[in-house]
Amino acid sequence: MIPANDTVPTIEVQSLRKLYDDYLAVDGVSFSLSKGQICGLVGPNGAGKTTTMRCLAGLIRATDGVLTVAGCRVASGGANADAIELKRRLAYVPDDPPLFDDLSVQQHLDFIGRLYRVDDHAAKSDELLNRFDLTKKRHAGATTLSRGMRQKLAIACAYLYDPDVLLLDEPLTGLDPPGIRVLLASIRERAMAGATVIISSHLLAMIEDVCTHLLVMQDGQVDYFGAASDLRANFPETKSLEAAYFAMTERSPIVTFPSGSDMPTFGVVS
Ligand SMILES: Nc1ncnc2c1ncn2[C@@H]1O[C@H](COP(=O)(O)OP(=O)(O)OP(=O)(O)O)[C@@H](O)[C@H]1O
Repeated sequence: MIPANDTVPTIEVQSLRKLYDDYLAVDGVSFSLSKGQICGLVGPNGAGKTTTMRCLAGLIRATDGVLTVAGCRVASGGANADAIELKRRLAYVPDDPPLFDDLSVQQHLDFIGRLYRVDDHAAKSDELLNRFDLTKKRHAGATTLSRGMRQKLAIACAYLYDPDVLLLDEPLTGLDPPGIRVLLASIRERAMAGATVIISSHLLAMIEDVCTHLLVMQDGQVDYFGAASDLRANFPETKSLEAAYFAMTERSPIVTFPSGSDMPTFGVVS
């Protein structure tokens, strides 16, 4: 374990590569995020977003690279020495969350609460059920839930143990407009309380208000990583982060590396 220290980035990724057999899905991705930052992860289908998140979560093993998440080293190649601690400090919510078919909504939260030894998990569960409009489904079985409800339950389970790092893969999929509003507000609150959040989405316009940072991927590589405000500042004529993103992709984006660092920052060839 790496000692906790607020000056150390919560997520640090250096030269991540992931091969599926001989297919290079992620090719030299580097970025870092600190406490309280919310990073929108965007890019076309097949860009490598989910693969990157799954490597960060330790669900699949990176082929190469140095990954540190919430003070835990996430191994590429050999054994993952901090695997248990990583599970305690991180939550990964996939776009189609695997739930337990035999458990009700309430039983999911009870199970997670006990597994993670959450103090007062019953009260916290009630609060989360209420917040995500699931109270009336408390005793419903997981298989009877709608897609959006499954998504909300998975997010509630993730929130229950207050992870330091939240990786949300397409969390808006299936949510109704009030559900989206609640989710985005809750993400902002989590970040204000010190969590680091990565949220992948094809709908940048929907998430841009909460994003402090943006990571744009294409063909397994980083097209842009940096503060959302920096991207906006590069395109002052644009009125939104999404518009700045489109303006960037319509011009010729390049990635620059400040001297002494392999962390990409943004540069544009006019
Ligand atoms: N298990 C796997 N085996 C082989 N190739 C895979 C595997 N998983 C993903 N890939 C490939 O890796 C590339 C990146 O996939 P990934 O799911 O990370 O993209 P993504 O950016 O999340 O896409 P989307 O926006 O469609 O969800 C794609 O070309 C995909 O076909």
